[in-house]
Amino acid sequence: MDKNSLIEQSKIAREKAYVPYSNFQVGAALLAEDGSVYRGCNIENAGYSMTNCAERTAFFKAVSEGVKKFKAIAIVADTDGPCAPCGACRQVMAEFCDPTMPVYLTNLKGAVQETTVGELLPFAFSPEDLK
Ligand SMILES: O=c1ccn([C@H]2C[C@H](O)[C@@H](CO)O2)c(=O)[nH]1
Ligand SMILES: [Zn+2]
Repeated sequence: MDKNSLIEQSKIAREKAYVPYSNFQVGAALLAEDGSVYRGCNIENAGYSMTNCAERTAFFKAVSEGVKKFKAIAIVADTDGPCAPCGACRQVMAEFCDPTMPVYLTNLKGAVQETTVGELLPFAFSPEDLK
């Protein structure tokens, strides 16, 4: 799947966002090594801190199905600039992805900023540190 198709998948994911508190919809589309795509949206909760971000929803869906190797992720929200992932999502990306893996930060206006997992979380605490 190419970059633009993955970004389109993230927009489909965003439509499913459960956001009664923030009204801020986020979508993510995670491309696995086998070509499958895991879509994720943010899921809020009346206990605000229980909220799960779109990116982590996508990762947790994939990992819970036994899929742990990934090629790219696209993230979208209705932001002015490209939508950046929060720190918790960056840490989850660092757990499962090579630092060189592409991350497409996008918005509904068509902005696309291409970065990598390593650029988003330099000097990460990673599984290597526990060896
Ligand atoms: O990386 C992020 C950052 C925030 N959100 C969601 C969480 C919450 O529902 C809303 C406002 O923070 O945006 C995400 O989905 N991904
Ligand atoms: Zn997040």
